[in-house]
Amino acid sequence: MATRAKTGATTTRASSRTKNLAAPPSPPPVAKATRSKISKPTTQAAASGSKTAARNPLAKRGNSPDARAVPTQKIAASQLPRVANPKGDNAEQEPIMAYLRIRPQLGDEEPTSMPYLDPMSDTAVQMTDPNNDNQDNPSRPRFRASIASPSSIYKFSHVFLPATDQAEFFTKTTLPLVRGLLDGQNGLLFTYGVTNSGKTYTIQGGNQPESAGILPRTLDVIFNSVEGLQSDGRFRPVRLYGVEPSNSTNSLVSMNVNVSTSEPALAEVLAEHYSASDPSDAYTDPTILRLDRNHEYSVWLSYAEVYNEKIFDLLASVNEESGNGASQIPRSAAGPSFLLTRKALAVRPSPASDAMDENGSAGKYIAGLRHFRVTSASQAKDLIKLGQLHRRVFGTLANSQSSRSHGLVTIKVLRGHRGERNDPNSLHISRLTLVDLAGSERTKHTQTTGDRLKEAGNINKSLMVLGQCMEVMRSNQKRLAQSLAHPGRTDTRDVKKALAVIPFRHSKLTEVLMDYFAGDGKVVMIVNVNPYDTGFDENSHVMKFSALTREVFTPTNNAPVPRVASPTKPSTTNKVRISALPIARKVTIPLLGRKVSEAHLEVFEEEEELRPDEEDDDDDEPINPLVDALFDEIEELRLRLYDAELRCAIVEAETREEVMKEMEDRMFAMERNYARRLMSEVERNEMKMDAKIDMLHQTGLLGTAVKQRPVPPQMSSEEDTQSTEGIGAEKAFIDISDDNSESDAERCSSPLAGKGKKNVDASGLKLAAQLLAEEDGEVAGSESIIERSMIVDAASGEDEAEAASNESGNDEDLDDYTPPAKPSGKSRTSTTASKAISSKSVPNDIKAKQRSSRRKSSLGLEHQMTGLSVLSEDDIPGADDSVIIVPNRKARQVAAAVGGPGIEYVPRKGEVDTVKKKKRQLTSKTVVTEEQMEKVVGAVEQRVSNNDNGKTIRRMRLS
Ligand SMILES: Nc1ncnc2c1ncn2[C@@H]1O[C@H](COP(=O)(O)OP(=O)(O)OP(=O)(O)O)[C@@H](O)[C@H]1O
Repeated sequence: MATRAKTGATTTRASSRTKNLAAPPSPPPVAKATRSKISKPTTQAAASGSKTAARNPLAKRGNSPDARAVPTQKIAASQLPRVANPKGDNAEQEPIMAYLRIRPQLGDEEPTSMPYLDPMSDTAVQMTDPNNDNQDNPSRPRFRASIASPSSIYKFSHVFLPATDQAEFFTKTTLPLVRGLLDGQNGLLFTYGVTNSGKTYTIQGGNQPESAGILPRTLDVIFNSVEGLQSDGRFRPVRLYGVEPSNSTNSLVSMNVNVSTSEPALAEVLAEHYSASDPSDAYTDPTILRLDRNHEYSVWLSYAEVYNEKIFDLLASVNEESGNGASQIPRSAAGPSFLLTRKALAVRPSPASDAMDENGSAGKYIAGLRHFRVTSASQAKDLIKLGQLHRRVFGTLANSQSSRSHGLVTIKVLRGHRGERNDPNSLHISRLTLVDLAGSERTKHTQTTGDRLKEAGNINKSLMVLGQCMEVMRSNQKRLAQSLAHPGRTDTRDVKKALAVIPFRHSKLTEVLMDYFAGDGKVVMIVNVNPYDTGFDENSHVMKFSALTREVFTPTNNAPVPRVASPTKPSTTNKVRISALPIARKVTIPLLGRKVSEAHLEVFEEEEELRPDEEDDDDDEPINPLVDALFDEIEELRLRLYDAELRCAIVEAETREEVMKEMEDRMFAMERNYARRLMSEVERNEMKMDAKIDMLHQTGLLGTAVKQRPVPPQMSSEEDTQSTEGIGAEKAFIDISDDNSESDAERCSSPLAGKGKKNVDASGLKLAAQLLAEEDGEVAGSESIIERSMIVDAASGEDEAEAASNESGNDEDLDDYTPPAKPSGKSRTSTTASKAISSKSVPNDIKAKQRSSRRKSSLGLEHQMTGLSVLSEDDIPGADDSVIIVPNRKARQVAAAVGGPGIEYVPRKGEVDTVKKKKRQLTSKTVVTEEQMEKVVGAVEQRVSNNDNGKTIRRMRLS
C-alpha cells in the first residue's frame, strides 16, 4: 500500500462514514468526506450504518448522542432555519450565513459619524443616501446620479458594530465552522467588501496581539483542541476527497520550509523584515474544543491565490535568481533583486473514482496545489506568512496594503480512528477554506491605470460572477421549491432539467469554490463595510449582494452513497502543453528593514498547463460559447469604461483648475480697476464739492473768503480754463437771500429754474466777478478791475443799496452760523475806486459805451454760468440733485424731523461735515419727491423766518 502510494499510481479515498455511532462525541453528518477505495467487510458495514444515518439527518443531528455531546454545535445548528432540500433528497438546507461587520473610524481625517449607515438592531441596518437631500420635501424634483435606492433596510444573520473585538467576532462567526471542521464537516468563509473595508483585518488581523484575525485564531483553536491527538501523518489528502500514503516530500523539512529553522532563500531575505517583530505572534486564542479522544488528527495547510484569473500556489518554492543581472529590471543599489518564476495552476475535475456515488461529481480541485502538514499553530502561522509574502500585495492610493488577489487558505483535517491507523478507509477528510477576497475596485478613487486597471477588471469579474452564481442558484432553488410545493402542477424532473446553468466556470474563483456552493458544507459570508470613506453607491452594491446571498441555501448534509471507486488513471503530465507564453511582470516590494529599502522582483507567470484530453472539457457544465463571448465583451467594455471615466475625470479636473485660475486673475484685475476708478471718482467729487463750498466761502456768506483750492490734478489745461469759469459761474448760482425782505417765492425758486438775469442776484454777480479776479490769480491791472467793477455795477443797478445794506445786516439769527467775513479791504477799495472813476472822470459817451459793454459782459457771464451749471451737474458723478444745503446743524435737525432726505449741512471753514463726506463717498442718489422737498423747504423757511435776523443760504436743485 505504502509502495503504491509512493509511486503515485494509486490513491485511496478515506471513508466519510462514522464507523462508531456510539462513540462520543461523534460528529454530525459529514458532508462530502472521502473513503478508501480498498474496501473491507468491516468498513462496508460501518459505511452501511453511516449511510442509514446519512439518509436520516434529523436523527443524526438532533437525536444522536453525538449531537447532545456537542452543545456548541447543537446551539449553532438549532439557530439555523431549515428548508426542504430542493434537490428532492433528504438533505437539509441552510441559508448562507451573512454577517455584517462595520469598520471603525480610523484617524482624524475621516468624519466622526457614520454618514449613511444606521444600525437598527442586531440583525438589520438602514442605509440612506446622504445625497438625497430632497427627502423632507417630496414636492421638490429629485435629481440623483445614483441608481441605488435612496434608503433601504438590509438584514443579516448578525450585525457587528465597530466596537466589536476580534475575539467576539471569531467566536460568533468562525468557531462553529472550526467545530464542524474537527467533526468532519466542510466549511467556507469568505469576506466581501470594497477596498479598505477591513477584509484582510478580519481574516488575518492587525498588528496588536489581541487583534489577531480569524485565521490565526482558527489555527490556535485547532491545535489547542488536537493537542495529544495528532497522528503521525502517514496519509495525506489529495485532490478534493482523495487520500494517499504520505511521503517525505510533503513535510516542511523536505521542502526546506521548516520556517523555524530554514526557509527558502527568498523568504530569508524578505521575510525577516516582514515577520521578525510581529506582535500578533505572541497571542494565542485560548479556546479549546472537546474532541473524541478515540480519534487522531493530522492537519494540512495549503495557500493559493487567484490573481488576474490565474491560480498560483503561494507555498510553492520559487525558482529564484538573485541579482545576477539576468533580468532586465533596473537594479536598486539598496535592494536585492529576484527573478521569480511561478506557474499558474489549473482547476481540474476529480476523477470519477473519487466520486461518492455513480451519478455524483467528485468535484474540482486545483491541480498541483501543495498541502503541508503542520503540527503546531506557530508553524502554521509561519507558513501562512510565507504565503503572504508571496502573495501579490501592491500599494494603491486607496490602501497601501491593498490585496490585489483573492487569497484562499485551506485547512484540511484528516481524522482516523486510533485502532485503525493503517486503514485509509477509516479516515475522514474535512476542509475549511478561508477566503480573503480582493476589494471591489474603485477605479475613480484610486486612479487605477494600466496593470492596476486590468487587475481591477479581473477582480470585478470574479466578484460579478460570484454574484451571478448566487442569483442563478437562488432562482433555481425558488423554482424547485415552487415545483415541490405544488407537485401536481409541474413535473419536478422537468423543472430540474430546465434549471439554469450556474456560471461557476466563468471565473477561476467560483470554479474553485463551486463545490462548497453546490452542497459541500456550510458557507459563511462576512460583509465588510467602511462607511467613513467609502461611497454610498459602492456599499449599496455590497449590501445588495449580501441580501442576495442570504437567500441562497446550501445543503449541509450531502452524504452520497458510498461505492468502491476504480483506480485513478496515471497522470499524463508528461504530455502537457503550455497554453500560452509566460508573462513577465515587474514587482517592487517595499521592505521594512533598515538596510534593505525595497526588493525588485521579476515574476514570470507561466500559464496553466492543459492536458490534451482537457481541451474537450468533460465537465458536466455545458459550455456556451455565446455566454463566454458575452462575458469577455462585458469585461472589455467595463475596462474601456473605467479607462474613459478616468480620463474624463482627469480632464475635468484639469479644466476646472485652469478656468478657476483664469477667473481668479480676471477678478483680481477687475477689483484693481474698480478700486482705482472709485478712488479717482471720490477724489474728483471731493474736489468739485470743495470748490463749490469754497465759492460759498468766497462769496463771504459763509465766512471769510478762503484761499483758492488747487485745481484737481487730473484736469487738463483746457479743463482748467473751463473749470475756472465754472467755479465763477457756479458761485453765481448761489441764491443769496441775505435779507428778510426777500419774498418766499424768490427764496424757493431755484437759480437754475429761470436761468435769466433776474434770477442772478446782484450781490452774487458782484462776488462772482470778484472771485473771478481772485481765481485768475492776478490783478490784471486797474482797467480790468474797473471793467469788472463796471460789470458788477451794471448788474447790480438799483439793487446796490439793498445789497450794501444786506452786507451790514444782522446775521446772528442762527446759533452756530458764522457770519461771513467782510469782503477784503482790497476788493472793497477796488470797488469803491472803480465807482469813483466811473462817476467822476469818465465822459458820457464813454459811459454809454461802458454801459453797453457791461450789459454784454453781464449777459455773457450769465450765459457762462448757465452753461456751467449744466456742466457742473453732468460732470460730477453721483452729484445729488436733490440736496438741500442748510446753514447749520440745527436747521438740518429741523429739516430731518420734518422728513425728507438730502438735507446737508454747510460746515464752517475748517469744519468737517462727516455725514456729508460719507454721503459723497457713497455717491448715493437720494430721490426726493417734490412734496417732500416743499415740506423741507417750508420747514427751513419757517425756522428761518422765526429768527428775524437770520441769513439763509439754500441751494435747491430740482432734478
Ligand atoms: N475592525 C477594525 N478595527 C480596527 N482597524 C481596522 C478594522 N478593520 C479594518 N481596520 C484597518 O483598516 C485598514 C484597512 O483594512 P484592510 O486592509 O483589512 O482592508 P481590506 O478590505 O482588506 O482592503 P483591500 O481589499 O484593499 O485589501 C487597515 O489599516 C486595518 O488595520
